[in-house]
Order: sequence, then C-alpha cells, then structure tokens
Amino acid sequence: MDDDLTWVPWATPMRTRFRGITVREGMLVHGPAGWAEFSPFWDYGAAESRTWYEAAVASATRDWPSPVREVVAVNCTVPAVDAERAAAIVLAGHGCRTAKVKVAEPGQSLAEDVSRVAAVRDALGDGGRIRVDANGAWTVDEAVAALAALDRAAGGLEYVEQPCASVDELARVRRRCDVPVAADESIRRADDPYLVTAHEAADVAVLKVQPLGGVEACLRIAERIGIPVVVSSALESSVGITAGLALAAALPDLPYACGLGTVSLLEHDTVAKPLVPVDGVLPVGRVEPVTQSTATTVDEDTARRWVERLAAVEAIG
Ligand SMILES: O=C(O)CCC(=O)c1ccccc1C(=O)O
Ligand SMILES: [Mg+2]
Repeated sequence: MDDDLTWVPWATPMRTRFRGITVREGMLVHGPAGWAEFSPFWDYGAAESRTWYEAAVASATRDWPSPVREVVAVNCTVPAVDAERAAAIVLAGHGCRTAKVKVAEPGQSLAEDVSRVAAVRDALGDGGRIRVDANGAWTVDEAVAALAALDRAAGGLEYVEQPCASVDELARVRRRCDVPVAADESIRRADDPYLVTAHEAADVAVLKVQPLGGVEACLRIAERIGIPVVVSSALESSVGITAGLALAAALPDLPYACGLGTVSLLEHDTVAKPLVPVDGVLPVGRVEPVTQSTATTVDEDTARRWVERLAAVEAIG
C-alpha cells in the first residue's frame, strides 16, 4: 500500500438500471496530484481490475497531460428504457446534441429498439446525432438487419458501437453495412487494442480511462490506433469523469461528442456540484469530492468489500 494515498469507499443506487447495474460503487483515492477514482465493475476479477487501479494511482500521483481545450462536448446516454422515458432523457439532456441509445438489451425486441430510437430522433429534432450501442449482443446477420431498421428510425445513425462481440464479426458488419462501426469492448477488454485496426474492423475507437490503464496509456493508444477516438465513461462518479475529460482535453483531434455525460444516471455523486453538462459541454479540470457525503457514507459490508478488493488488486503488483 502506497503511504501517500488515501482511499475512501463510495456507493450510490443508479437512477436507471444500466446494463443490469443497479448500484454503482468504488473508491476515491487522494494523492499528491489530486483525487482519482477506482471503480471496476464487480464482474471484473482482480487481474482485470489491475488496469483500473493503475489508472487511479496515475491520476492521483501525476499531473495530466496538457489540455488543448477547456470544455468537451458530450452525448446524453439513453439506457434500454421505453420510448417515453427515452424522449424524457433527451429532453432533459442538458443541451447535448448527440444521443447514445442502448439497443439489443437481453429480453427486449428489435421493435422496442426501433421505437426507442425513433422517440430519441423526435425529441432531438433534425440537427442532432444518434449513435447506438449493442454491447456485442448481435450476430452479424442480426446486426445487418437491425442496423437497416435503426438507421431508418434515426434518419441516419452516426455510428454503431460494438454491434457484435468479436473483432472478426465487427469487420464483417463493417463490410456489409454503411453505418460506421465503433469498437468498445474489442478495445478495452482485448489483449491487443490494435487488432481492430489491423483487421479493418472499426471506424471509431471508444477509449475508457480506467479499463485501459489511465489517461497517458489512452493517449498513447489514441496516437497509434489511426482512427478517431471517442472518450467514454465507465459510469464513474464526477471524480472519475474528470480523468476522462483530461484525456478528451489532451487529444489533438476530437471530432465526436464524448460519452462522459453519465453522472445523471447516478442517484448520488461524490462532489457537491456534479459534472452535468451545460449547453452540451463539460469543463476540464480537477474536482474535490465531499468526503462526508451520502455517497461516501457506506455501510460496513461495502467498506470491507472494497478494502479487500483493493488489497487483492495491489497484491498482483
Ligand atoms: O458512452 C456513453 O454514452 C456512456 C458510457 C457507457 O455507455 C458505458 C458505461 C459503462 C459501461 C459500459 C458502457 C458502454 O459503452 O458500453
Ligand atoms: Mg459501449
């Protein structure tokens, strides 16, 4: 354990269930450079959580790279809810002109996805952009059929994020379909993040700071990967979002809105002024958490689980 670092557990219910997650929790960490967040999902074991730990320690101990912009345009994120709630999320979308819509949720139908996307287009108006995220749930044939219907419902999709699970399938969808393909899980859960470009499987790379080992590590991937980058959250509290904003701010080119407008999916946050977009953008910079807040007042069991988890990840070294 690094003596310069202070670790604080936090937890909050989600306002809206998101990919099966109903509670979001983790640890904040304070070091010489400021506050950072360690919040791997519980389906990640100690080994896969190691990059999340390295990302947190790097942000707490080292300055971030120099920003080239002061604000970052973000998308609003629409979980796999019904059409009415999807429209409400977009209308409350804090000026975001891009919406990301979750599709292919287990147990739901393509008709539900089509009506959700159509409702998002209605709420967003003509000018806004719509992207969808299938989290790898489709086969290639399902993706091709679904994308034709969703592209029509959206009046044109900006891109589809992770339509299928494997790099090879992404490449096949990309060849058969005009909708640009973005790779998320194929980068953040892969041994080799560059496989997607080697196989011409993606037009856009989604980078997430925690799973990919930190702001600097992501910046190096962005430099090498050769396709435009979208920085996205892992549903962090505002403290974790600042690291994503630091990455987005340091990228020379940022042609797409980033998926960092997610704190409104959380019931409680770790800071007094949550990083909710204003006019569709978020400010770049460090934040101070409120360490005696509802989010950081966790029960004994939650605190113990995180202390044990941290020890398990640190033991990997
Ligand atoms: O990109 C966004 O709009 C929000 C972030 C997001 O969707 C997400 C958040 C946590 C885990 C996975 C994902 C994902 O992109 O699949
Ligand atoms: Mg995704």
